[in-house]
Amino acid sequence: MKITQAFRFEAAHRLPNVPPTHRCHRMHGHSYRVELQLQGDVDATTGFVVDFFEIEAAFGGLLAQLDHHCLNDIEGLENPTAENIAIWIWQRTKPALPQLAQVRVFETPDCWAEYDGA
Ligand SMILES: Nc1nc2c(c(=O)[nH]1)N=C([C@H](O)[C@H](O)COP(=O)(O)OP(=O)(O)OP(=O)(O)O)CN2
Ligand SMILES: [Zn+2]
Repeated sequence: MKITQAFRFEAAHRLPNVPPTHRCHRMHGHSYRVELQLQGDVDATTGFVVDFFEIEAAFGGLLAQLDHHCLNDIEGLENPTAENIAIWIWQRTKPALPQLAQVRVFETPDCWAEYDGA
């Protein structure tokens, strides 16, 4: 069984490694959406794979680090592409949520990166 919980955060960023002529070289912002997908068996008693409240609690601290911040200032996010944000979230969330199967980071409704550890 797979379950997914979505979160949103607002943040500024610039992409330092694209050419200066690329518009994303300049500071700008996005309304990001993060989807955490977990996979596992449904517990016979609770009916849960993992309680959504538990996911929220596990991710809340990271969300606070991201929300209304400049992503470039965050350690490990000096080049804050959607891809790198997805990896950053995975590495910091997987230890607390071993059933984590995929992280999706949407920069816009049409553009996203997904990471499953590989
Ligand atoms: N593979 C990636 N490509 C790009 C990334 C990324 O993270 N991974 N990021 C960007 C910029 O962050 C850029 O800001 C993307 O958003 P935006 O300019 O808003 O792109 P849109 O196509 O949605 O803009 P429109 O105004 O709707 O045309 C670039 N590439
Ligand atoms: Zn951007």
